[in-house]
Amino acid sequence: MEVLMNQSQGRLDENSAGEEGYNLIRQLELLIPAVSARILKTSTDTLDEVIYSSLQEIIQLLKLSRGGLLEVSEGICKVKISHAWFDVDVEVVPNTIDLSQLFPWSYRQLVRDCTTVAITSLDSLPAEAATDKQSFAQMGVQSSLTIPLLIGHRVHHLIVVHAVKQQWTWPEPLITSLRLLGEIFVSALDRRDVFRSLEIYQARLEIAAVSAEVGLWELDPVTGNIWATNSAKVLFEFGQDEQITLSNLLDKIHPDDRSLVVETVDKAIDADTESYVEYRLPRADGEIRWLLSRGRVHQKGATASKYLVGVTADITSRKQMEHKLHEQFREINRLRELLEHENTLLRSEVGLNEDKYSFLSVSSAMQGVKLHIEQVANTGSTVLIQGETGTGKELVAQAIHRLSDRSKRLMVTVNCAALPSALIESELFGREKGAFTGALSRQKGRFELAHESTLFLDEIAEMPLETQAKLLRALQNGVFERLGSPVSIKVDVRIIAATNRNLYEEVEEGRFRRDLYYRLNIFPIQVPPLRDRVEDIPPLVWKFVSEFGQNMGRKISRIASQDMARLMAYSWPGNVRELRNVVERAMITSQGKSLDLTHFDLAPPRPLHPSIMTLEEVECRHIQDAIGFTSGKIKGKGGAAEILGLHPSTLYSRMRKLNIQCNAIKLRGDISSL
Ligand SMILES: Nc1ncnc2c1ncn2[C@@H]1O[C@H](COP(=O)(O)OP(=O)(O)OP(=O)(O)O)[C@@H](O)[C@H]1O
Repeated sequence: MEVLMNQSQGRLDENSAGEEGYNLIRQLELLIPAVSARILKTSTDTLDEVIYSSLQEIIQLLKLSRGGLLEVSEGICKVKISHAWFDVDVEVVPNTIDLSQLFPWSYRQLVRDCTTVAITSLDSLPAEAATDKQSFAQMGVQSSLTIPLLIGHRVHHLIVVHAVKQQWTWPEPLITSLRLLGEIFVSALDRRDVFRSLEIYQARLEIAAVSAEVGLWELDPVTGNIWATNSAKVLFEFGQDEQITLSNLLDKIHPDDRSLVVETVDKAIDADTESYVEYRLPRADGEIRWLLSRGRVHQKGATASKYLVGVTADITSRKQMEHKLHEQFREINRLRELLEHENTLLRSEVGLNEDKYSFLSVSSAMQGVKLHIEQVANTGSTVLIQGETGTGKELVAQAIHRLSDRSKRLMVTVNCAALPSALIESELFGREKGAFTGALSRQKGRFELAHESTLFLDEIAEMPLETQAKLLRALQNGVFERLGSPVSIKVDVRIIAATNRNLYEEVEEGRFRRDLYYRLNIFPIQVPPLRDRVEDIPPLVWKFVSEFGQNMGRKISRIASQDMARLMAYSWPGNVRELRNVVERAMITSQGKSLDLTHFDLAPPRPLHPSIMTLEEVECRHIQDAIGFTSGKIKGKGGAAEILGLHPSTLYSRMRKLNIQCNAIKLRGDISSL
């Protein structure tokens, strides 16, 4: 840096001033370590005072009138007086000076060229410094020394001293010492700026951390010391004045999570990766808080050791929410499984229901059944349907349900014979999870599923006695408990029971509870066997032919009259179900448009009931069988009258008396003869 020196005149010139000047310069040099020590010792708050008093000391030592530090901002021509000292009788200068306006020549030397401007006499200033000269003169300056103080390549401050009362010369050692002192001031001011910026930065971080409800920390893995913000200390359950170390922090962490935390820290430091760990921290009051710490490895300088810097947040409510969600998901899954199970049950009911055909009957015997169905349907009363197997008891139950005000909901069926006795109770009343070995989930029983609907208990005679007791209670009080649960469940269920056994005999034999029998037998319906309603056979046969024809893509339009007669004459121990099966088999084997029944060995009518019938019943059955055998032909050769050895008119009158309506006969067109 070039120093502009005007001609020497002042006392400080060592050559001209001799010993006194030399001593002053020596004293100034000695002041450097003293000022330096003072500044090192001072805090950021008292730095200004120290600079001010040091300036005063320097100016007074040199017996000058005025001096100070001017702050130069980048790109701005105005300079600000940051620290100044004025002798009592010297004019004070304003706080900010537009250097480029008042001292354009000096400004160029100082700020642009970074050159010291030392003026001993204003007259020595060059012509281009006319404005500067004028400004100096206005301020009463006789001699002036201005030294640019740089940080990096930029002029940061200027240190200025003025001689007002007389002219001064500025020897090089003085300039050097003054520059050194100025640099001490400026570097202290710069350090303070950096420190204050850091403080502001830290405060901003702290505010951000507090508003994000996180704590900041820094772990020194070598010493284990942890620097932490106040909010981090709160999270870690430490007092504000307590020193946190990794070891005393680990002591506070839940024992089960300690190794995870240590592993995470070690891994992050070793691999220079980010760390993420969730762990529990039991509080003094016993409450367990969940914390999440996320860190990043940071190295202070290329060779310095690594630090883990990070944030910690309290995630207890998130964890609680997760736990709740997890529980809810489990509950949803459980309910979904339950629903699927219930759906399967209901679908199987629907499936069964869809397989049912419309209730078909033309016989007088079934008219009574229909009447009973109509009577009882809307009452909600318990119905007991009895009849041989395959007579259509389930269809009767369906019809009752369909005609009742419960028809909006599906009828639920339990086949007591199809379920193992060990399971029937849980199927009926449901079970709690773990009610018995293998009960892996909670399950609703069919009683609950049939709420506000109808529960059809098929094959009720097969129900185990223990279950009968529970059923009786459910029927009487409308309440029951799931297996394994003490909680009573109340439902509104209409019961329809069916059996192909003689339930009264079962009671007599001690296989069925008498009290339950009477509770079920409120409205009994007896479905007659098919052999007692032969008139139903032809329409049923045609119905099944059409049904199977559609399914198999076959069209049968003819059934030989003798085949139909054989069907009507057969005793049908399996009733309608058996008839249906026979038709199905015949459909499969038939060629062409005729239903071929020649291969079927339909045995002649035989009594099925071991019970003794009345004479009238025997006579009725015998006449029906004969009519069936002749395919409805009454009179003439091969007619029923001839077979029975009766005059046709006698047969007709017997038929009227016994109320034998022969629809099969109608089908054959013999009605006119009746
Ligand atoms: N009147 C009818 N019209 C049409 N199909 C009938 C009729 N009666 C019974 N069926 C048919 O006969 C078969 C047996 O009927 P259902 O199951 O109702 O008899 P069930 O008396 O309940 O038999 P089980 O005592 O063996 O339970 C079914 O395929 C049914 O569709």
